[in-house]
Amino acid sequence: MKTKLFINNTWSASSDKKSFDRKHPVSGEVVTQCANATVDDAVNAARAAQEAFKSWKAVGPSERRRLLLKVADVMESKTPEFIEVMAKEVGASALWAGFNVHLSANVFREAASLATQIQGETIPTDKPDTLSMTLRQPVGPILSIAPWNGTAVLAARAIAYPLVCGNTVVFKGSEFSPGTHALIAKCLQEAGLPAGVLNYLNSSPDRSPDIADALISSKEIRRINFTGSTRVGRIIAQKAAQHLKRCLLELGGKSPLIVLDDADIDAAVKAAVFGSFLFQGQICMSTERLVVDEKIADEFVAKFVEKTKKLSAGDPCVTGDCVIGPMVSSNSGDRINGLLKDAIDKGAKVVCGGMAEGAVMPATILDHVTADMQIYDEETFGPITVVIRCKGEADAIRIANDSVYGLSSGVFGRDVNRALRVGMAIEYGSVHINGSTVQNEAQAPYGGTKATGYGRFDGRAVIDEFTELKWLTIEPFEQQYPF
Ligand SMILES: NC(=O)c1ccc[n+]([C@@H]2O[C@H](COP(=O)([O-])OP(=O)(O)OC[C@H]3O[C@@H](n4cnc5c(N)ncnc54)[C@H](O)[C@@H]3O)[C@@H](O)[C@H]2O)c1
Ligand SMILES: O=S(=O)(O)c1ccc(CO)cc1
Repeated sequence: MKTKLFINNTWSASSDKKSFDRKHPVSGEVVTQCANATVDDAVNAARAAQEAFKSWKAVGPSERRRLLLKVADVMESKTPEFIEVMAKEVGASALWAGFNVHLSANVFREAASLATQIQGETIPTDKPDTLSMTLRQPVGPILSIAPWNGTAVLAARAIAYPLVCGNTVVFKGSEFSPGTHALIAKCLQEAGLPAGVLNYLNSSPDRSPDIADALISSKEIRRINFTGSTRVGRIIAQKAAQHLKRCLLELGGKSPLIVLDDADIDAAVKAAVFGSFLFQGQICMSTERLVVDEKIADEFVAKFVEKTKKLSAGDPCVTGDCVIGPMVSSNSGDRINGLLKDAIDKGAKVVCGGMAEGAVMPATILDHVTADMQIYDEETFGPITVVIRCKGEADAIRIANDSVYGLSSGVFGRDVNRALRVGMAIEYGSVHINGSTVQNEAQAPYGGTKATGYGRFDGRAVIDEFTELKWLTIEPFEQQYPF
């Protein structure tokens, strides 16, 4: 597959005609040849977004809603194409890819529904004969940067919410999924979005820092949203701060599932298997820590291992559908093997699975993990999870909070009041009582605390993220001033 840049409604090669390849993580075959954007291309994209903003900001809510609803329909109609390209580029199972398209269509529909909800309020004023109110106005061109893992949905949310608020977008896709991200831009084009309202760029990793610099420092780009690693998020936040531009950061996670001593163990095991291994654990809200009360830990671990061993593994491009496909790259395997070795050396026990070979790794469970091991709080982002045994409720809370991250979490316990108490005490952006850490609904706010970043996607929170709040008064000509 060959993909181009999409700027001002035109698909084109990069200004220096260079491209880069995305290769299949296991076979090494070239899957996508992608136009490699230059700084000049980025500047052109920002200018196109600025030009388009002049008219898009004035488009009425009904028309914005109609267009976003159309995007949702177009995306759904292309589900087979998404499944094919996501399998090749990121090793996604049909389940993960299909779920992504479903979530993406929901994001566009939810965004569409917000079109008429971008409202201000009237404010009581001490001034006679005066009307005091607030308005929410579009901000301007937004830079949206997305990763490869929730390939469709994370791009969808980075595009749909800024657009419904009347902004235009420069979308910088991931070098791991250029074909999937281009397909999203095609959906918006096919739905009939005006020229320049969405612009799509991709680049090889060596070019990304300069492109990000050029865009963040440009006078056109007004706000930034970034979904990706905490390492790169920190760089983006620093650049944004230098130019005093607000950013929304959705970064790494180490989501805990707490299993209290009165938990329904079978239910907790189902949530643990799903949350740990869907898409090879490469989901920011993947269950990376099982904090299990020592009284029930042996029974929980035995059942968890038994169910995990039954997961089908393979390459969705070769074997048809399977739950555990390859990771995004062989680097992931090397990194996780290092964490695994460190933990084993310090006393952890592999109770299921084992080392990765390149990008291929079996579903792996590591028991008896303790705070001195790197894997205790380092994001693995692969098909491996750890069991940390705790001594009661207070210890579970302490361990869950002993993390630099704060994205998603779950608490299993039959005494719902106690589980709620635990849920209220842990510092995460979302807590699911008797549910998996992996959950997302477009109508609920999504984001984290601490090194997971700040700001929220989804729900009504996006209205604040992507609008300027203005105080407006209408006053009588005749007024008393002190001098
Ligand atoms: N909190 C969330 O909602 C959420 C969702 C999905 C993934 N994530 C996190 O994302 C990470 C995995 O994604 P990834 O490997 O693609 O992350 P990444 O940080 O390497 O890349 C994310 C994006 O940033 C771009 N990028 C990389 N270096 C850059 C630079 N110097 N300047 C500008 N752009 C740059 C990439 O091309 C990509 O588009 C994990 O840590 C995961 O937890 C978070
Ligand atoms: O599975 S992920 O790609 O990490 C993911 C993250 C966030 C959301 C919420 O929009 C959906 C999927």
